[in-house]
Amino acid sequence: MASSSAPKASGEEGITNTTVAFLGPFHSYSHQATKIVFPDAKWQLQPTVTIKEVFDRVQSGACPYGVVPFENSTHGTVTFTLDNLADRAGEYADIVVCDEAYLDVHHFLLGKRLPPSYSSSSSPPPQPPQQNVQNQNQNQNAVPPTDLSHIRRIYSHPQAFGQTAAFLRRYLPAGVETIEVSSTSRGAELAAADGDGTGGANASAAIASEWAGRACKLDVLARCIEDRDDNTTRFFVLRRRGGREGRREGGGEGEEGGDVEDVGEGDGDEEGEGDDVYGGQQYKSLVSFTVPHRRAGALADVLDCFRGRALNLTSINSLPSLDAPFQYLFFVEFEGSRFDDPEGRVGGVFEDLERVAQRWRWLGSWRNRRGRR
Ligand SMILES: O=C(O)C(=O)C[C@]1(C(=O)O)C=C[C@@H](O)C=C1
Repeated sequence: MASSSAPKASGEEGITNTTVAFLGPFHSYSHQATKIVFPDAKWQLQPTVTIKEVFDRVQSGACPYGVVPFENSTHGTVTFTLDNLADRAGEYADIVVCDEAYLDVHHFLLGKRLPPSYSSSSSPPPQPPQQNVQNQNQNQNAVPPTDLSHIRRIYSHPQAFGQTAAFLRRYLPAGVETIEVSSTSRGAELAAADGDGTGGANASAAIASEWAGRACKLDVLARCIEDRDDNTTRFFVLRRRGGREGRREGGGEGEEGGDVEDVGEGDGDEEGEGDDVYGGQQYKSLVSFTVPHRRAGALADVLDCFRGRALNLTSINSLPSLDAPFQYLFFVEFEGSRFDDPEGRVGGVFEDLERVAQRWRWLGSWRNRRGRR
């Protein structure tokens, strides 16, 4: 299920508040990811209704940690998380990313099986011609369903709909309503509550994990329906800057005296370790910035700062800055840590950003849990 080794959350010594916020309800993928990072029984995992609420609880100190989905290998960035990291209303000044986790995501179509008395036909529903199937399901494990003709609506999180688009296009009868809800496990709850228990001809289904299906006592209508069998979601662990319980593991104080070093245990068993001389590849960092909108080459100038310091970029995103229409806030993730920076490359790029960007912000440094692929 999980594709990363179980990292131990750092900064645990002396911690008294042992709560961790995640997007619930229980049995969501966020819950699974949270259990990877915080496996010990001492952690009390607190489900929230929205991703924003995870940010709120970490910022307010109600929870020392929060876990949020950041990006999916098939469907891309989780915009709800990026929106909050953008922090355009200035609500999350103290939030930083301190770790990451990868989860292999296998979606199930869950509902009530159609009893034989209702079944109009035992053959599979008609399929569109092959050439009309774009983004064709590459997942060899996907088992075509037998009869889904009773399904009228499907609940799920927008990301899960995006990750199963080819399957839905191919196997779902026309006219089925897709209803976006706050999480996949919430979708499973709603499908279970909708059903009359008989699997009648006006049934609801959900796209969620097998775990959520079991918890909600739903039948498996189709398994592993993700469009790609390498479907993976990367999660960020959030914490508040300056937590007294923080611990540094090498590296200087930086200008944020009191910041915590949250980059894992350094036990040397992570993938990708040991093959980068200066160690920057073992870590990642995230910054956001804006550039002077009207100056030609302004974005290229900022990116050039990273090239100049030989810092490899691992992701880039943008959102409307809301400063003015069609101006953007950029996010760049790169290999390197502000806390383990023996050659001063990361510190150096921060000085460069100070000169070149309009405004910028460091959003965290953490241990790379996957290494280069
Ligand atoms: O809905 C869930 O179960 C979540 O945890 C959210 C989420 C996401 O936002 O990407 C997490 C993993 C999957 O990619 C699908 C949904």
